[in-house]
Amino acid sequence: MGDRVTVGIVGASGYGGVQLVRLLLDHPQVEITYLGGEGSAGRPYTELYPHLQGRVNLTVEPVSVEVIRDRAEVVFLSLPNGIACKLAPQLLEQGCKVLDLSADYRFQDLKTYTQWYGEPREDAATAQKAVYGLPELYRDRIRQSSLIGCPGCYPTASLLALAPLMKQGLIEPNTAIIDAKSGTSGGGRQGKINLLLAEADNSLAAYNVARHRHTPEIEAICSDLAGQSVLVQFTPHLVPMPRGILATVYATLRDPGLVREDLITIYQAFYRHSPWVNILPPGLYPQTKWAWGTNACFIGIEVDERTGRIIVMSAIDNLMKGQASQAVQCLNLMMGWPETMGLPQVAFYP
Ligand SMILES: NC(=O)C1=CN([C@@H]2O[C@H](COP(=O)(O)OP(=O)(O)OC[C@H]3O[C@@H](n4cnc5c(N)ncnc54)[C@H](OP(=O)(O)O)[C@@H]3O)[C@@H](O)[C@H]2O)C=CC1
Ligand SMILES: CC(=O)N[C@@H](CCC(=O)OP(=O)(O)O)C(=O)O
Repeated sequence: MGDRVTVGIVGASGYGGVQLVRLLLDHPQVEITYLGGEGSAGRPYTELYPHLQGRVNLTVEPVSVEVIRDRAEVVFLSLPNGIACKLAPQLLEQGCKVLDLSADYRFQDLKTYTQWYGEPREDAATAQKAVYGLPELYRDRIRQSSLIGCPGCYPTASLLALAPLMKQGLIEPNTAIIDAKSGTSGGGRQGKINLLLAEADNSLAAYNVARHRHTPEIEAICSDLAGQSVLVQFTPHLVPMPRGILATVYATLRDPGLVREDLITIYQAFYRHSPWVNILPPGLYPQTKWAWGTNACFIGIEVDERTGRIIVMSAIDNLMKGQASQAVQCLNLMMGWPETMGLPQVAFYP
């Protein structure tokens, strides 16, 4: 174990936390040395997750910057929004590298954060240093950074579908419509009424229509890629399955002469150095199940020549590429390790 990088996870009792534990237990270069939490503090981790008997011998501890600093070189913060922004500045000051899975460091412009999340912030200087943790778009910046604002789950699926179109100016401004569906683990390991089996099972509904917090996040990155201000229409839906996101994106092509095969070639070229993005051949559309338990994103592309629209379907596992495994992908980059290190490649299927 000697030379392994020591890692702490704050928010270890949650769904993001337990994915990180699973991934990091199998990662060849790290050792988990600290698990932190609030309500679960004081409890042996295997009491919370008995399936980890014999694999984890740690007790969840109350959050203390000093203890974390003494124990861990790298810290994952997998906490509700509004907590990481209080911890990260202190952890960075103590020399830790920080990967935040919440929304706190996804925005460099804290005015937008406050407008959508309602919390005034006092850490503008720290937020300025954060890099948006979508490796396929910001790989080089992630390599140089000590603070990563890991993307939301819907933004990950949506942005991977939209990025080539935005970067290369292939669609009419502000025509992108994102129709996205998520499994219930997207809501975290909490007792929320809409996540109860009796509410969610055998049912399908949109929520937070025209006001979901992931809208400004998607727009900020699209604007960065397009070099001009971009608006998108984003509608999320809750689907009765434990994990997975399918985002179907519609947009009007600037050049109606482009056919499906042209666009597939453009996407393949855009993602040629991205081992986790799979561009599907003509006529093949992705299923969320293909990504289960992996860091993969599957993208299918179609063109409707009658309407002049491109339709891009993007499937990920919300807890993996949408959250924990993407954070580990970022850690790999920050440490100079191969981007695929320690991450499961093939889904458990069916
Ligand atoms: N679920 C998903 O698909 C995705 C989630 N995210 C984001 O990742 C973050 C974690 O999500 P998720 O794992 O689903 O959430 P969960 O609700 O499953 O877990 C939240 C964790 O936060 C801990 N916690 C809450 N308050 C405090 C506090 N004051 N101090 C210390 N620990 C605290 C809880 O610990 P305890 O039990 O000890 O109180 C728990 O471990 C969130 O910001 C979420 O928005 C991002 C992408 C996808
Ligand atoms: C199904 C479900 O409830 N999904 C969550 C998305 C979780 C996530 O990524 O949220 P953060 O941006 O807060 O990290 C939601 O819509 O709020």
